[in-house]
Amino acid sequence: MSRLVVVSNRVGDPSKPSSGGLAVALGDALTKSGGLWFGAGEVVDAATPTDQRLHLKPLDNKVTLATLDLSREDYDGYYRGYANGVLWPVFHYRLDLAHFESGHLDAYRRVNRQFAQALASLLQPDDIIWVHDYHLIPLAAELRALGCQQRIGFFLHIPLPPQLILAALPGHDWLMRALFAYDLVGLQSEADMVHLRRYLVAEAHAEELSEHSFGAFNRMLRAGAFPIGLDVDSFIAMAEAPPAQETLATLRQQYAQRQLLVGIDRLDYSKGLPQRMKAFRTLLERHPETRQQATLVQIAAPSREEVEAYGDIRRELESLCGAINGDFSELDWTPIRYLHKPLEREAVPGLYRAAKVALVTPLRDGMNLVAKEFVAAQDPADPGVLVLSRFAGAAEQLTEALLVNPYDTDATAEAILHALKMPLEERQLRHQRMLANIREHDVHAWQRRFLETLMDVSPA
Ligand SMILES: O=P(O)(O)OC[C@H]1O[C@H](O[C@H]2O[C@H](CO)[C@@H](O)[C@H](O)[C@H]2O)[C@H](O)[C@@H](O)[C@@H]1O
Ligand SMILES: O=c1ccn([C@@H]2O[C@H](COP(=O)(O)OP(=O)(O)O)[C@@H](O)[C@H]2O)c(=O)[nH]1
Repeated sequence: MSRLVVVSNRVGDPSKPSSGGLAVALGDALTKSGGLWFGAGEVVDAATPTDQRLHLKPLDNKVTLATLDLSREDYDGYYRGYANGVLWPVFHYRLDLAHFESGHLDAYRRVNRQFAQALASLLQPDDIIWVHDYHLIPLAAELRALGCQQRIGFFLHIPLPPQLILAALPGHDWLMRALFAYDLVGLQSEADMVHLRRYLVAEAHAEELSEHSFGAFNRMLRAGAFPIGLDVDSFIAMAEAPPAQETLATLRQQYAQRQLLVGIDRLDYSKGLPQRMKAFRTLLERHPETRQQATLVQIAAPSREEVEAYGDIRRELESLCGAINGDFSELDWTPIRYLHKPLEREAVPGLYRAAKVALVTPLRDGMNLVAKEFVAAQDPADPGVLVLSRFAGAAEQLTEALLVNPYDTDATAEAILHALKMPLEERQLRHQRMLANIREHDVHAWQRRFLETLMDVSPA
């Protein structure tokens, strides 16, 4: 049987709280199948010889972790400068936040080449290679240039923006052409697939060979929507384990007289946190009966703090939370408990379960696993309600959530009120349907579907 080689920028311990959804999902997926997981290692001195930068470490008996150390200059240019200073904002429709600098693009190309060189030395002829996310779009082209003929698939965890937004990215033609070195490209949602199709036909002049295959540059590209899921059983097991149960017991005791709402996000401008706070403020203003009752626990895990836009969003969020607490708090009640630190993974399900309502309101999000985790963590007999942005990839599957437009403050406030007042029967029905959906489309089904489709494609 072929070995699975997964490549992603972030690798490692999926139990680390701030890892984000990608590392969590890949950790879960790889634990079942076994294989090699390759990604970025430490930042080291530029003088460190290449042969001392690659490290191999068995994670458990089935997964080996391979990491490549990078110099400070390369890592900054590639991760902070290009991946998170250009691709992340553009792909989340935020051209206004993108800082284009040619040096960063050079570092992005250099690091992708270094990754390819180090990875090529570890590959076996019948490996199946699965590359993840925007940090590594040109990796297959670099591997092909080194003569690698293995099947290579690519999965984009973030949204793919509409044609004209993508076309505003300097060098978009080079970047998108690099996708043709893959045998299969996976996206999170059908909406992303519509954008890809339109881009390929209009900008790359690709021939649409079928709904999911495109011809251009003398190659054929297959692409499709493969929405990522959870390891539902292990998440439920984590919800029942002592750390989550202890968190649940503490929160239940503390909030016995209140209605708890929860938000758990990386502190990222794509997550719509200021808009969420404005909607919560509107709720308190317009519906005084919610005062002294509704309490929002907002975890905002520090993320990519070396990127300027992340500092700005922190200041904006903290000013909004401070003003709401200043205006509405009473001696015995504070409306928002804002935590600027990650919550350890084992405690996360306890917080979800203690909450009556989850606010998952990104302005744009590839998937958003928090939405799915909240559903998985609920007690089916008395489940909480999910208020979900229609602009999260997860909204294509979780149609029984209360779907909102996060830019519409008033409507979001009304949806929160609806969630707080929803009768038990309606909560149960909505939860039942969403749980069935996330069970059917779990992380294992995601991995299976993607890899089976990749195996069906004739290799390069
Ligand atoms: O690695 P970081 O820079 O700390 O960021 C964490 C991850 O954020 C992004 O996650 C995306 O993938 C999730 C799983 O598919 C998805 O649910 C979410 O909507 C995406 O934003 C990023 O794409 C990852 O590469 C990062 O590791
Ligand atoms: O303080 C935190 C914040 C987030 N997470 C986890 O990080 C992941 C976030 O993934 P999501 O897809 O929602 O968004 P991303 O951060 O990847 O954009 C989820 O598994 C969360 O439970 C966590 O464990 N602790």
